[in-house]
Amino acid sequence: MMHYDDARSERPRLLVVANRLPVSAKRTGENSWSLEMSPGGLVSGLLGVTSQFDTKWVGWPGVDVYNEVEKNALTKSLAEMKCIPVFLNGVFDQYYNGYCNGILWPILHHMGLPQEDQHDTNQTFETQYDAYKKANRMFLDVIIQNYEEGDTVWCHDYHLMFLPQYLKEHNNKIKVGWFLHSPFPSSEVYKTLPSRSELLRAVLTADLLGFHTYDFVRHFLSTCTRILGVEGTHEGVVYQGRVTRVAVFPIGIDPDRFIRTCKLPEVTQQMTVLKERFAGKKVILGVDRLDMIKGIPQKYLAFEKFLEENPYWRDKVVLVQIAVPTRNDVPEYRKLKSQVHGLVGRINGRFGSVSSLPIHHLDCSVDFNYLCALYAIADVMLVTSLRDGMNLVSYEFVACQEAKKGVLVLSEFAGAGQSLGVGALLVNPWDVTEVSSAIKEALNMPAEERETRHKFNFQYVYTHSAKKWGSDFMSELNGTIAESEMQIRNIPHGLPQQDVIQRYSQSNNRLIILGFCGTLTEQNNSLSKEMDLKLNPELKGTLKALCNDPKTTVVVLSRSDKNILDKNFGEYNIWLAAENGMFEKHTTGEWVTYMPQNMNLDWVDSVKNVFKYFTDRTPRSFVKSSETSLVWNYEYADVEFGRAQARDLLQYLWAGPISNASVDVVRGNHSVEVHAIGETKGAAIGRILGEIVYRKSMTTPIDFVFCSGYFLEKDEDIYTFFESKILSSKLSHETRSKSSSCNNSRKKKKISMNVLDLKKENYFSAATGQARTKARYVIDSSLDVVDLLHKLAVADTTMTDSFSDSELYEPRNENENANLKRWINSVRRRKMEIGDTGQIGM
Ligand SMILES: O=P(O)(O)OC[C@H]1O[C@H](O[C@H]2O[C@H](CO)[C@@H](O)[C@H](O)[C@H]2O)[C@H](O)[C@@H](O)[C@@H]1O
Ligand SMILES: O=c1ccn([C@@H]2O[C@H](COP(=O)(O)OP(=O)(O)O)[C@@H](O)[C@H]2O)c(=O)[nH]1
Repeated sequence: MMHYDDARSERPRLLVVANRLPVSAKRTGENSWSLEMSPGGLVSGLLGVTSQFDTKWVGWPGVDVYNEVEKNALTKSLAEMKCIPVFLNGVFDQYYNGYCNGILWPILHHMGLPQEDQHDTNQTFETQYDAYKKANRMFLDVIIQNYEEGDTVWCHDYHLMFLPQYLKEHNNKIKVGWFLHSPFPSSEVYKTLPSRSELLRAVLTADLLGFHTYDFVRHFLSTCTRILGVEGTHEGVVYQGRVTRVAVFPIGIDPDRFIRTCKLPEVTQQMTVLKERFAGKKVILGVDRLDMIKGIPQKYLAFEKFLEENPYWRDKVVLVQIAVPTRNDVPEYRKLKSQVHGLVGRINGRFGSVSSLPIHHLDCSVDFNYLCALYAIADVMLVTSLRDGMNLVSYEFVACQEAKKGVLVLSEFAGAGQSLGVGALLVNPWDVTEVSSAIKEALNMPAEERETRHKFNFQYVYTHSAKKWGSDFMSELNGTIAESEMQIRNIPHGLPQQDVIQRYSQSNNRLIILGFCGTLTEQNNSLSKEMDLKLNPELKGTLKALCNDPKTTVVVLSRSDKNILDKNFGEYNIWLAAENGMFEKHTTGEWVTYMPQNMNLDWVDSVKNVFKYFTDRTPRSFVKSSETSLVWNYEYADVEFGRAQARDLLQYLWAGPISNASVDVVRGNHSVEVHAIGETKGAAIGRILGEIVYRKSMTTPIDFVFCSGYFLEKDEDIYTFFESKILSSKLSHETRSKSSSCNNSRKKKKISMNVLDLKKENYFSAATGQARTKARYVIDSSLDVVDLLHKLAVADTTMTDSFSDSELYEPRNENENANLKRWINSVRRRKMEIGDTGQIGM
């Protein structure tokens, strides 16, 4: 049945992990077992792969075994076949019959969640889901016991969607691939699954994800985009700063095994017997597990219609259907069995006679040789899957038809429909009339056409073998890992928080530059909040403390307009730069504009019209406008529709309103921005800095800079601005006098001091929530920014002072309110309570 090379060789080591082992155990007596080949295409496909690798197979052995002695005996027999059992005692029913085959299987095949037993659905769902996770952990435990460094772990199918995550959590260095043998559904169907996000996140931790067809990949990517909001590209899914590669690997069979088998004397003998048995008749063959996805009732209805409409054929054709028993403990499968039996009875009753029956329905599996004989003598193979990952039966038929060149009638909803579509007659299995006509066409097809069609199919099946599938997947997996190691090397490190705090507390004149949206704003996932941006309330005390520290200057540099910044920061002692620095102020003063006097804003009205047109037609999109820019945002719209609309919108803009205007157009992740040519944050910061130094009459050079935000790529020049200053370590106040376009007529002073005395180790730039950045470091989310600012606000006192309850902080000037005093003191007290760890839970 299987051939394994026992010698430990130089072949790459591979742990294949699938729900099923290639053999299933059947108890034959006390401590004795017989091992039989497991049913299904996954096993057939994988058997064609294993010889290229030093493979061990991890999976369920097909039985529950509780007794330790028996477990050991079975483990030993399986080890001879390089199989390692996972005993799923206690969870198997809820995991396999319940969650895998009662919930996931119908969802993956577009059949929707079961609707019966509505009253206890929650209970059932949760119990099954827990069992599913537990079973995945049981697989993990067995893998850990058998894993050797350098092994590749290839996880298979919907049974094991949590396994990649568990493996990576256990050891991030394990190479993990995951392949889905079933289809992946449209996002509209997948969305109904209660645990939809967790499952997606779990598989995305693998290094490579494989699917049979491009359609399944397309569905998976768009599901990730719609459910997790992550970006799907031709490379894969960008998730948590890394790309999870997603690609198409159509499985195949081992064609030579079928060709060889058809030539065996006992098989040719079986063929002779079968031919005699069906002499004078054409044979239509069906081979399917008795599963609702295989469309067996639809097949029978189409055959019935064919017989109805073609009396000539009634005694000249038989349909032989092998209906392999499967998943008998799932209620839907039992119902299907009786439904199918009812149909067979009706059709045989209508069109049969004493001497012949039109349908030969067998509720059993057949051995491999006999299966090959059946494939070889059939005139037509009828595959009517309503949805099927690949359907290897159609490949196997083609491989066995070298002599006969029979016709394959194949559902367009099977993955094989895409690979064998040229040679097969493709049908929609739901369309009984179409399938009935295809049967007729197949039976009447001239030999020449059969030969041509067969040639196409055979060529495909022969060249796209299981061996190729396995080696393609494995080499892509190795390539992906090498690439992602390079990627990881290029990803900036996480911000070293302790270092920042220490260097901050040791500095004499610090500058903190912060973005607003996505950095200081409250956590926000609603359109209404987006329209009314607010400072994270948790930051209020912290910001006040930082702003009032005489050794610290805080600047908020934002795309937002003056009103928003005024509303949020009016009460702080802070510097504000609105619209990327077009306007600037200290909160105690007035806004100063740096807009060139002759700035042309003629484009604004027509751009507004275009934006309005698209906002009206894109639900949940909106426009934000300021004096020098307009932004169309589709973050809350359907992402794919939003993207498509953004492409159209840009075409409208280029064709009209902005064709000759001096504007920049910036395409963000979920937005299109048009603004007057002018500032980037990097260009603005030099001028703002000059202004600050001048107005604060700074005499001590700035020796610490922390700069962080969720900035557009074009604004990331703010991070590089300071890099160049570190090299020269100088920023003369002349910078300020360069802004000659300023329409503010205040007298400009020249200060000859060096404004910056910034050492490399005292400069911290950190992009929030982006892995690809020009900043030195990355910060996961705005929560981490908040946390750091909290710590900086108390850093001076914790690092340099030793204080006691009696030395509580007093406001530095009378404007500081009682709340601030209370806040600082509470932090200090807390600090004293928790010791010197710097961990302050606010
Ligand atoms: O293990 P079972 O529950 O008895 O089911 C048998 C297998 O059915 C599914 O097979 C799929 O894999 C084939 C090979 O990739 C593919 O051609 C077919 O379209 C699929 O239905 C299931 O995905 C496997 O896990 C099962 O082992
Ligand atoms: O009595 C049988 C009839 C068929 N098969 C095998 O079951 C697999 C069915 O795979 P397919 O991809 O067509 O569908 P699946 O059952 O995996 O959904 C094929 O390799 C068949 O050779 C089997 O093991 N026993």
